[in-house]
Amino acid sequence: MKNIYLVGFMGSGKSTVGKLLSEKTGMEFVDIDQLIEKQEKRKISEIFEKEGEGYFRQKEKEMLEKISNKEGLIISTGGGLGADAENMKKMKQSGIVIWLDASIETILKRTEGDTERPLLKQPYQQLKKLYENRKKIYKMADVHINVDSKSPEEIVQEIMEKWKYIQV
Ligand SMILES: Nc1ncnc2c1ncn2[C@@H]1O[C@H](COP(=O)(O)OP(=O)(O)OP(=O)(O)O)[C@@H](O)[C@H]1O
Ligand SMILES: O=C(O)C1=C[C@@H](O)[C@@H](O)[C@H](O)C1
Ligand SMILES: [Mg+2]
Repeated sequence: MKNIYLVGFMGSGKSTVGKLLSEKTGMEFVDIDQLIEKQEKRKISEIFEKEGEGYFRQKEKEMLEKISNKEGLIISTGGGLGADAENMKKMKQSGIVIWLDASIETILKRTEGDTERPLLKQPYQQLKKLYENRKKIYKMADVHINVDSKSPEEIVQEIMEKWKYIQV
């Protein structure tokens, strides 16, 4: 069975939906952010602070390389991983990529008060630009789900409906 990759902007619900989808399907769940934190024995915020973003992006690529050699996993990615064309190609080759598409308003609401995501610290206009640029790559996903005003349960339901039509 192919892997299922969840991509989308920070706060779109990849980790939340991934866990729930795993419970419903019985497929094993992994979260690339968590795997990197475990490997590095420190939080992503600390990795960004001490090593810089470039180092983290390299760790993401290495982790994706390892994971893409496995099968039948539900994989929640970090917000930036799915916005890289090379990563997108690797994911599409080794599985089905599902884009959780949330509006910037939804993103801001869900991440309000967050201190763990370093890229949320930038001014709104810059964040919006990042959001618009990333969408160009997220759009290459195999499946598109609009997640605004939907509960995690409804989103999982919708994924499982579309599941019938995708080659898993
Ligand atoms: N469908 C939803 N409706 C309401 N709140 C949600 C929904 N999905 C996720 N959330 C909440 O939004 C926040 C961000 O969700 P989550 O951590 O799953 O996002 P993410 O896409 O994994 O983010 P990141 O890219 O930073 O890893 C959490 O507080 C979560 O409980
Ligand atoms: O959108 C991003 O670039 C990020 C999202 C998070 O999942 C983490 O991977 C990290 O905070 C970077
Ligand atoms: Mg996450």
